[in-house]
Amino acid sequence: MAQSQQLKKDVAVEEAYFTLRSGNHIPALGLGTWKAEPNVVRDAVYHALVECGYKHIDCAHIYGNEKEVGEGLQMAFDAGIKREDIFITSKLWIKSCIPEKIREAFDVTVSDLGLKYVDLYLVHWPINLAPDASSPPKKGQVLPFDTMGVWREMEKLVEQKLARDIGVSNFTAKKLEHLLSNCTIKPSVNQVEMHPAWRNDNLLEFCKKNNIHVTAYSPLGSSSTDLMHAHEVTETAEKLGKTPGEILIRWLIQRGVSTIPKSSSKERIKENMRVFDFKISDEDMQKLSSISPQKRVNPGAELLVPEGEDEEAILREFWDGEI
Ligand SMILES: NC(=O)C1=CN([C@@H]2O[C@H](COP(=O)(O)OP(=O)(O)OC[C@H]3O[C@@H](n4cnc5c(N)ncnc54)[C@H](OP(=O)(O)O)[C@@H]3O)[C@@H](O)[C@H]2O)C=CC1
Ligand SMILES: O=C1CO[C@H](CO)[C@@H](O)[C@@H]1O
Repeated sequence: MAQSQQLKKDVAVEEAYFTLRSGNHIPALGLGTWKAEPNVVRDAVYHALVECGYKHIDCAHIYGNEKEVGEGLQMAFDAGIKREDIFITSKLWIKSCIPEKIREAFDVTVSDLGLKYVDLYLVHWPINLAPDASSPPKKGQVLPFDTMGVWREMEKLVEQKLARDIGVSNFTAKKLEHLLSNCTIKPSVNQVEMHPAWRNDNLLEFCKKNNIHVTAYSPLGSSSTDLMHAHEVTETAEKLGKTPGEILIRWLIQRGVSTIPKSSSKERIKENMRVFDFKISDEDMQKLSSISPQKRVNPGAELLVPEGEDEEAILREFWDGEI
């Protein structure tokens, strides 16, 4: 507790949260948990919340570690962290993306996390796969996605006070337009890939215009790229006396985007929080934004493209042409 109060004094608190359309606040920085081994994620969650002042943990059923995230949360509560002071996101996996399965999937997630409610529940992908679908799926295993049927069930979670906000992930502007024109409760958040090597400018502009907050996933380029070694990043880091990771996270926050870097290392979890005590100049923001080529890390191909089908055509259709 003492440590998080200390942190509040040290950082620009007004920058540490963004306001959602619901009036609730989402922390600008959270801890990602994809690929965090179950036995490691428990300590990572505890360390982030109790020792580093994180307020947001990003989870998903498909990450296979929500029980252990829940154990880390319980350890943090035992150490004095209050449930109402933190923000927990989880996501509905694609194989449960049919209306009659959603409540059951949600119940498994909150039970695994040991919570009564989540702050944000997201539709993980606008895709529906048969429960027995292989990866990549075979013909017939990619089922039509019933956007409004799924969303109506998501809205019920807000009405029943089980989710404080609902949102989507991996939605394009076209898919959001359809949702916005037919829904009762508008999505608060779209969680998408974003970093200087995939700026996602058009989607960000669309979301800002429509008051949908963007959370960036894979902010450091995920575990499979060299983004942290791009000269635009290393030169800016050197100039500002910061690490490449801090620069990449700060670049997002200055665009009005929250983010959820994943780390299982105590040092790097702490390092990734040191983003509220400096500013990147407009000139350096532009330099970072000039990285090329622009390329997604996570095309979602394995989820979408049945074996033997034209991957590029399917991806172009899915991503409104931007791949
Ligand atoms: N909605 C969606 O479809 C998706 C959501 N996500 C969410 O976003 C989160 C973040 O994205 P993710 O793809 O994991 O990738 P990130 O961009 O967060 O990169 C994570 C990698 O960077 C390393 N790392 C972390 N901090 C530093 C640092 N300061 N310096 C050097 N290396 C560092 C990590 O290793 P180490 O652990 O050893 O530090 C790990 O290998 C996910 O964990 C998940 O919660 C991700 C993908 C898709
Ligand atoms: O969040 C994500 C990480 O894990 C999933 C697969 O296992 C991805 O599909 C997804 O985008």
